[in-house]
Amino acid sequence: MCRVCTAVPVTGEPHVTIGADRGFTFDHVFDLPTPQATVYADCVHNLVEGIFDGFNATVLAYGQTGSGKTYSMGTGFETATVDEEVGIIPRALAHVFNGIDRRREEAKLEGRVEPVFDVSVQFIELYNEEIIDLLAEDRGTSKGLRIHEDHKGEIYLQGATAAPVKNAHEEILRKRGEMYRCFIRWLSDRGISRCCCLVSDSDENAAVLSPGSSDVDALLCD
Ligand SMILES: Nc1ncnc2c1ncn2[C@@H]1O[C@H](COP(=O)(O)OP(=O)(O)OP(=O)(O)O)[C@@H](O)[C@H]1O
Repeated sequence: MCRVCTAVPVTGEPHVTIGADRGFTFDHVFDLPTPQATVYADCVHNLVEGIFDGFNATVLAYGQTGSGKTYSMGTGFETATVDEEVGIIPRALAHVFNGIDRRREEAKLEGRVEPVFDVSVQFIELYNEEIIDLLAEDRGTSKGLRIHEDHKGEIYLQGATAAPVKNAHEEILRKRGEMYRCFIRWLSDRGISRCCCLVSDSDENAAVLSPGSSDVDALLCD
């Protein structure tokens, strides 16, 4: 028997109905040839800008296997060698550090106190409900990390390595990239690849940028 399984309104509204009654609204749909820069500009750029105003941000890739999560996040074994193919995580890192440089430069030109930023990254892998610290010297000992909630209701990972980074080209990110690619290969041999990158940006001179907010997190998740 033939029946309609997916329907979109002819009016062009951003809505799709799956089956008889499961409706979903969306902001954007991108076709396969859409440039990575367009995906970043439409979906991620404002989130990263927002962290400078004290907003936390999360980018979560979700979908069936082979649908392009790793490609879009830019963390796969086949990491982009050409600029057009660079994905969300490396773009976001460059964006954060360019944003820091720009704000410091603007403050200097306007005779204001230059804001100071501390940026650190964590790379966490979630596999079979186990959290693994990809930045730990000995990954074996990183097992058993626990998720906690602090008194403000914010979620944090106790004991996960947080590596301070000063720019998007730093050694730890390069090493992380190599490590990540090895790990992706190891995981894909086992039929799974899932990872998170948590960029934490805490400015010591918070009042200059955004009164009352000194710690923000960008969570980028494949
Ligand atoms: N927009 C795209 N343009 C070109 N190639 C793409 C695109 N999206 C995905 N691919 C390619 O499709 C293949 C599968 O994509 P990818 O590995 O990102 O999927 P995935 O959703 O992460 O899969 P899994 O859940 O199995 O990890 C890869 O070879 C990737 O390079």
